[in-house]
Amino acid sequence: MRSLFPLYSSSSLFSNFSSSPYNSFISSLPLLFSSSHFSPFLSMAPAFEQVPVPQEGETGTETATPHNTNTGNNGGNDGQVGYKSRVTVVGSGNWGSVAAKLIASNTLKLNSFHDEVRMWVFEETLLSGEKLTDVINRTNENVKYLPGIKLGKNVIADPDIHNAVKDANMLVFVIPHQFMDGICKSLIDKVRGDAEAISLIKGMEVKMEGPCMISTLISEQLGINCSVLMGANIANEIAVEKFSEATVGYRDNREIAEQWVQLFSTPYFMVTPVQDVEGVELCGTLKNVVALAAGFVDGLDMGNNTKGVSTAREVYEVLSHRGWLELFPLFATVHEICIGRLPPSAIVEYSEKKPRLSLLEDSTRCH
Ligand SMILES: NC(=O)C1=CN([C@@H]2O[C@H](COP(=O)(O)OP(=O)(O)OC[C@H]3O[C@@H](n4cnc5c(N)ncnc54)[C@H](O)[C@@H]3O)[C@@H](O)[C@H]2O)C=CC1
Ligand SMILES: O=C(CO)COP(=O)(O)O
Repeated sequence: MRSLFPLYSSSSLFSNFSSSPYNSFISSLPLLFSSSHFSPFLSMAPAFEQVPVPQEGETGTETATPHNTNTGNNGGNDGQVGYKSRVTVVGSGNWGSVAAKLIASNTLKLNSFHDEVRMWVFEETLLSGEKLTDVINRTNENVKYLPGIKLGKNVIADPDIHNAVKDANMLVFVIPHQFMDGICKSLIDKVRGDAEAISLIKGMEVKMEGPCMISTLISEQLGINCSVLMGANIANEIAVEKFSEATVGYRDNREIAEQWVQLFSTPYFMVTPVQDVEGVELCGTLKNVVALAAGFVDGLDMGNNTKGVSTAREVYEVLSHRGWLELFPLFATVHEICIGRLPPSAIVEYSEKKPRLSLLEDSTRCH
């Protein structure tokens, strides 16, 4: 599992994870199979390319082209010379605030974006009696969810979700997944027809009819394209500019992927695009299932060897039950070697197994 989720994050559940021989073996695999030592998600993903990170003082392209071809509210800017994209972050928790900080540092450098980054805040009254939104706009700090970190003066907190999204053509969704169904319903016909979305949300909407990926929920309810950004990321560490990496999963528009990469990339946050929304989103989501199993093992004080075995077995059984093993050939091969089902030489044949993404088609439709 370490090969898929090496920087394990939620509550530091994978601390000291590489101490067993099993995990030492596993942890060496990304170096063999990934195209970048810092791209764990890519060890099981299709082709990718690096996009240049915006540098201090650098400007982007002069004009940004509107994205979706949907008709609808488009803010009236389509096709105009000098058109600039507007970004709104829907969510202002721990990760939402860090996402706004990253993006705000880049919109100042990229000519194709308005400087201002609007951040929708689920309004709360603080113990001081002040509204959270007012405090964020006065101090430039989210004192509740990201205290001590300046977001950038160009981050504007807005408690009115409809006002926050109405002019944006780039929407970043980053709220706990359980609120997304309601948020999407409230945004129907309120977002621009040409808006592009990206989801940073880990998890799935599980309905009686079956699971629905969050990117699918957004796309289907709002009628807009949705990419994803996932990684083994701890918001607080990225906030203090410790190095981390993430993957943008995009569907078919490479230009959109490049814009998302430019918006999020900093020298301490390396972002790589991969043309696979579901694969990237599943990696991010399943990682947290593994986190729970690892946390249980920690709580029971069973040790790192048990953690490596139990978490890998959990994931293997879930994938096997769903008939998805062929979609995760690296993980499946390594696990089967580790449990003695395959000889170590099987790893050589791994690269010949291609993920069959068509298997996922049924699971990416919301019912
Ligand atoms: N915190 C992290 O390090 C990372 C978080 N994520 C993902 O990002 C997403 C957001 O997580 P965080 O920013 O950490 O959340 P958080 O737990 O810090 O914040 C929760 C947010 O939800 C808002 N909220 C509360 N009730 C609400 C309601 N009824 N409707 C709408 N919003 C409501 C709160 O005001 C707050 O802004 C999650 O899907 C998480 O898995 C992904 C990577 C890293
Ligand atoms: O995935 C995460 C860190 O990588 C955090 O997810 P949660 O905030 O849902 O625990």
